[in-house]
Formats: sequence, C-alpha cells, structure tokens
Amino acid sequence: MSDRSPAGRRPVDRPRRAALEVLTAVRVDGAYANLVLPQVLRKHRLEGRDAGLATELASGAIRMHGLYDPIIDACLTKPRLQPEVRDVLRLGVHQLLAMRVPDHAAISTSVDLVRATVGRGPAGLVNAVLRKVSRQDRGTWIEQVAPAPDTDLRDHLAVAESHPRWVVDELAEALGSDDELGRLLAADNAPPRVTLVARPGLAEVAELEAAGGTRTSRSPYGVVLDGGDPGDIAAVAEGRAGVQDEGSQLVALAMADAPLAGRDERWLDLCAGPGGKAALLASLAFRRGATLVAHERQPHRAALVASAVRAVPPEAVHVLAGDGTRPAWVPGTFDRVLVDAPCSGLGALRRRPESRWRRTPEDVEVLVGLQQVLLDVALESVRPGGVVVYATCSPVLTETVQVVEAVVGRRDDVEEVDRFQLWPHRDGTDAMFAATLRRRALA
Ligand SMILES: C[S@@+](CC[C@H](N)C(=O)[O-])C[C@H]1O[C@@H](n2cnc3c(N)ncnc32)[C@H](O)[C@@H]1O
Repeated sequence: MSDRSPAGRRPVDRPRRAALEVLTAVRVDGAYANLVLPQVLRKHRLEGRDAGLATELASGAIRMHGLYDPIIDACLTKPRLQPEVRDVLRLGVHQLLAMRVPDHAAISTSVDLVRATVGRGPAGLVNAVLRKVSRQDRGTWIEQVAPAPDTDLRDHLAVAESHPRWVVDELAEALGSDDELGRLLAADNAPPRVTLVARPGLAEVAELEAAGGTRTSRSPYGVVLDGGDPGDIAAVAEGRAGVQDEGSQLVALAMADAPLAGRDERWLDLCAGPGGKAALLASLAFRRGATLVAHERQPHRAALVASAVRAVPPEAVHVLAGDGTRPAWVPGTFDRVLVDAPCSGLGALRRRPESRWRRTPEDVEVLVGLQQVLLDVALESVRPGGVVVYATCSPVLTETVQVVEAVVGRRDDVEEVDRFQLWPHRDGTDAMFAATLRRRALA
C-alpha cells in the first residue's frame, strides 16, 4: 500500500498521500471534503481500513486545525510556513495527538510525505516540529496553547475544541448556558455513526437490522449501522432505504404526523434538495393516499431529489424545480408543508469538517432574510387549518426561533403548536430545529 517517492528513498503510503490531496483540494479549490474524499479514495484505489485511515486523517486534520495550528506555531523557530508544509504537519499532529499511530511512524511518514510532495527542503523542519509535538500529550499541549478555562471558558474551548470563537458564541446562546458547551463542541468533533432510514412501505426496519444495525430510539424507521458500506445493502442501493440522520427523520415525521383536521391529501416539501426528507415523506404520503410535491430551486439538486424518491410509486410524488420565493401554485393549495430552509448548517458540523472555517456571521445575516420569506410562502401555501413545519440544520437563534417569532408575530392567522431543538451531545443527532405552525381555520 505504498508509492515510491520521486525525491526520497522511502515509499509514501497511499492513505497519507490521499489525505494530503483532500487537504489541498479543500484549501486551494474550496472543495467540500465529503465530496472530494470519495473521488480521491477511488483514484488511489483505497478500500476498507486504508480508506478509513485516509478519511480519519483528512477529516481530523481539517476539523482540528484550530488546535493544531497553535501547537505547530509553538514549535517553530521562524514564524513563516508554506501552506503545503503546514498541511503535512496538521496530518502529522493529528496522528500524534488523536490517533493510535506510534510516534516514530507518524513522524517518518510525514517526512516522507513532505519530501515526495513538496521537496527535500522542508523535511528537516517537519521532522523537528513533529518531534517536539510528540514530547507532550494533547492535554498538556492544550494547557500550553489555549487560554485558561477559568479566565474565559469560551476562548479556551474555541482552541481546545477547535471552533471559531463566533461559532462558540452562537452555539452557547442557543444552548442557553455554557454548562454543556464543552460536551457539544466535543460531539461536533466526533464523526457520526451512519444512520439508515427504512422508507415505510418500501423497506422493513428488520431488513436493515439484518444487514448489521441497531434500531434508533426515537424514529421508528431508523437503524444505526454497525459498520460497512451502506451502498452494499440492497434496500439502500434500490432507494427503498437511505442514509439519513435520525434528527432529519424526526423533522420529516413532525411534518407528516402533526395533527390535522379535514383534508390531508396534498403535501409540499418547499426546499427538498437533495431529497432525504422528501423520500421519507413521499413513502409516507403514498401509504396514506396523499401526494407530495418535492420542490427545489437548483435544477441539479432537483435531479438528486428525483433519484432519492425513485422507489416511490410515481403517482405519489412530483419533483418540481422552481424558486420557493415565487411559488408556481395558488395560495392555500396544500394541507401540509415542510420548509427545510437553507441555513448555516452549524448544527451539522460533525459531517462537514471544513464548514466551521468557511461560514461567517455575514452568511447568517443573508440567510435570515431568505428564511423568513420562505416561511411566509409556506404559510401562504397551506390551507386554513393546515400545518407548516419550519426546520433548519442549525441551532443558531437568529435562524430558528427568531425567524419563527418574526414571521408569526406579523401575521394574525398562525399559531405555533410545537417546537424542538435536537443536539449531538444530548440526542446523538445533528442539531436540527423544527417548529410546527398551524394556520388558523376560518371562523
Ligand atoms: C437544508 S437544504 C434541504 C435539505 C432537504 N430537505 C433534505 O432533507 O435532503 C435546503 C435546500 O433549499 C434549497 N433552496 C435554497 N433557496 C431556495 C428557494 N428560494 N426555493 C427553493 N429551494 C431553495 C437549496 O438549494 C437546498 O437544496
């Protein structure tokens, strides 16, 4: 499992080379790690344990560089460092402080890697820095490079748990206190286990359990996979089941199961791409004799929705590409509406290693305006007496309760009937928010 290094004598192993390619694509091309990883793994023909190693190296080094960079900087004698060399060092520090790689292996493979990819020049520096890092454990390094927790807990956690400080503040405000903040941020740094959904009427939960999984505690359709590639499971390959966080299943169920008086035939998923919730809703709609319109602004994401719902009988689901701020249907058309709004995604940091470093407070400001418009459109789209679920994969208050309160506050025909906020450290799910609103029936 190794390539000859052109500039050095020793071979470079392919998982580490692959991990470095992911870091480079994320840093230089603005790639998303979860999209580029499968391509790089295929290119290097990595499977099984080697694919797992490359994934852990790349994800861990990207996610944790808020801690690793101050450690690297504390070991430098000159402040300047080429970005390519820093990437190799981040991978090395992750192996030394977060993985069970022996020190000598972490150091020598990093030296080989920098020789093969950057050149011989920085090999000595990589060796010296990683030797210094290896002399202390992670806890001692955190004490050395992070502000003391009793001076400012949030400053401390921003470094120790590697989150931008503004994100720490937003998450703390959403939690309502700093008591659980450390546990939440640590949960953001643990890769989530793969959760499947058995789409009702198309697959049985028992079928997924038989593939090696355990039922989820809250969604009746969820199974946590013990290991392996979900694509190898027939029900997943055929679209009768899918990969879906339990929190997302609970959001879809909040929409499908909200008590409703009167007609219950027309359902709308206003922002459906890539289609995870739409597929669960469409299978439920089919069983109940209803029809789902799965609506999405971006045509290529609408195509992903069509693929996600491919196992649902076509009479139960229509995929529609369009802008939800300019609806193509008359007001009051639907009985149930889900608006799973475009959001900062700060509730799904476990899945997207680079996203905490990409998002800015300004992004949130821009999104809030769109979220309010989409919620208003959803409320206009539902008949009097119908229900709307507003959801985000963000717990940030300006995107969640404040959107709901702003929109409900300027209307006299809507009441909020339910609300929940899930958390990775409490619920084992992404930090999904959902509020169920009912449009008052006409007097
Ligand atoms: C959070 S994602 C939805 C996730 C989806 N419900 C699922 O479970 O797979 C938000 C989606 O809204 C779409 N979107 C953004 N602006 C929109 C608009 N004006 N109208 C409709 N969809 C929009 C985005 O392209 C994105 O696919």
